[in-house]
Amino acid sequence: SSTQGSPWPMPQSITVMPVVYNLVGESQFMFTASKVQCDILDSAFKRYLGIIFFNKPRASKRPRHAPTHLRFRSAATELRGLNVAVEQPCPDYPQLESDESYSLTISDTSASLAATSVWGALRGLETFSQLIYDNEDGQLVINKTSITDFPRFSFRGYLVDTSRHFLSMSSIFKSLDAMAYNKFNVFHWHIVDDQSFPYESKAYPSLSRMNAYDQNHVYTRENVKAVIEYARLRGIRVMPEFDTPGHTQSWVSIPDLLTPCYSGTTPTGGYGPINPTIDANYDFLKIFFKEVVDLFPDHYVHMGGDEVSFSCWASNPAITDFMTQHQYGKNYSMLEQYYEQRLLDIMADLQTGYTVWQEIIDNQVKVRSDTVVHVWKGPYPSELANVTAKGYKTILSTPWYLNYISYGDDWRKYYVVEPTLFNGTDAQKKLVIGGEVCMWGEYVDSTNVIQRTWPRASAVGERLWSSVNVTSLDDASHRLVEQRCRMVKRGIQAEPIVGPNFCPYEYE
Ligand SMILES: CC(=O)N[C@H]1NC[C@H](CO)[C@H](O)[C@@H]1O
Repeated sequence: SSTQGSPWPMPQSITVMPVVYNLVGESQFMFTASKVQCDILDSAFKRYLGIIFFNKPRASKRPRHAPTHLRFRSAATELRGLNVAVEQPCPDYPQLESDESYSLTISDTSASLAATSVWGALRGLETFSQLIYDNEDGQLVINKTSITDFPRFSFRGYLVDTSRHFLSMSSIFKSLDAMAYNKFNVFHWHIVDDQSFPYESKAYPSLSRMNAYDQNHVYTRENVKAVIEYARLRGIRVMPEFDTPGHTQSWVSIPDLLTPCYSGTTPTGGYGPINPTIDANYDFLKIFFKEVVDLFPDHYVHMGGDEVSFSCWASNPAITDFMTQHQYGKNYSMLEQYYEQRLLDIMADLQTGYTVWQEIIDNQVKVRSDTVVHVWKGPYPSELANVTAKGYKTILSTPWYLNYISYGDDWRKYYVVEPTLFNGTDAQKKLVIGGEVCMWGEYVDSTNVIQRTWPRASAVGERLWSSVNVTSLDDASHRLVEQRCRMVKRGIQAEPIVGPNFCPYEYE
């Protein structure tokens, strides 16, 4: 079909010629690194050999029809390999500023991929693997092609929530594979929340021992390191989120950390957000987040800050005294600001960047200038204008809460979002560094996280990578069917979009 071998997301510039080359067999095909070499590139070569030459039996059991016409088979040029030239030495980890650009040329004299950094080489290898398709005879082929490519946005994220429901390690690895196939580059791990605390803290083992669902539903330090390494090899950053002061019911094993709620002068037995009036709590947070910063190599930690309910704070007599002493009156946003400033000062002392949900800015909390603000609620054009007017780097999630499901091809509404469509200067629009798909876990666990995310999230992947001019839903729909079947063939249970369509290779 016309879209065979067309890459997703659409490269910035691509020219495909009507000249087809056959690929030599797996035992002969060679990836070669002509400049910088490193473990990231070596493991990518192995991985993509497996992806390119992995052939499941085609769905149809029927014998293949002989070609309707004897194909004139010129002595087709055979593609024997791909040379990869990376300029810069491989860094240990990807970061926000990483260069992901690359150029790819497939011609009858050579096939070469050039990139400044290994991260660009990874993006180019994914594109290269997508150019390859098999013709009726099952022969792997690729067209004469030249591509120059780079991402429009540098932050292309995907959030999973392992607290509302636990996600198995294999579903996390599969999610990272699917991200790489769609050029996402930030895995936002919303690892704990009210419902459970599956993160194993060395300094405070009571947290997971008391509040993981059970001891099988825990991410040990080894598990966390395995996720970080798996992501690194695919050029994906892992940004952990420890959301406070709200969304902390599962932190209850730390004495006096949470606010005891009262009814009149009687404690109800329930707890509210972290109690900002107890100094020892900041000692805890300092030790806890030092451990986090040491374990997660990314410069940014997501500090949360969303949905802080004031009612429990307002019911607590000690907090009422604190408010009086500090002349806050009944303005609990001031108490939230007091907490956030002390927390973010701890992070600043750890030389760590931080991302916060938009309420921190909405509530006028003073934060570092390099804070990344995460817009997730309310009308987003006005919120983007408001946050970027204050000079903060900003990521957009509001229209991309894919955990909300509905009947129909909702990928289309995700696809047409334009993140820079708001009233602001060019400088403000440049502060929108990208966006993030959210897959919250209230109704999601290992059984459905893949199907519910893909290929709907692929629509966001193209919006965040491709040129602003790539907007045709009709063109995208054909290519998305192919991208979805590509994922199915690679073992990702991506659900179908409305037909008529089918995948040459069924999942099972
Ligand atoms: C920032 C944010 O989104 N906070 C909460 N909002 C609703 C979500 C489900 O759609 C989750 O419950 C999430 O914890």
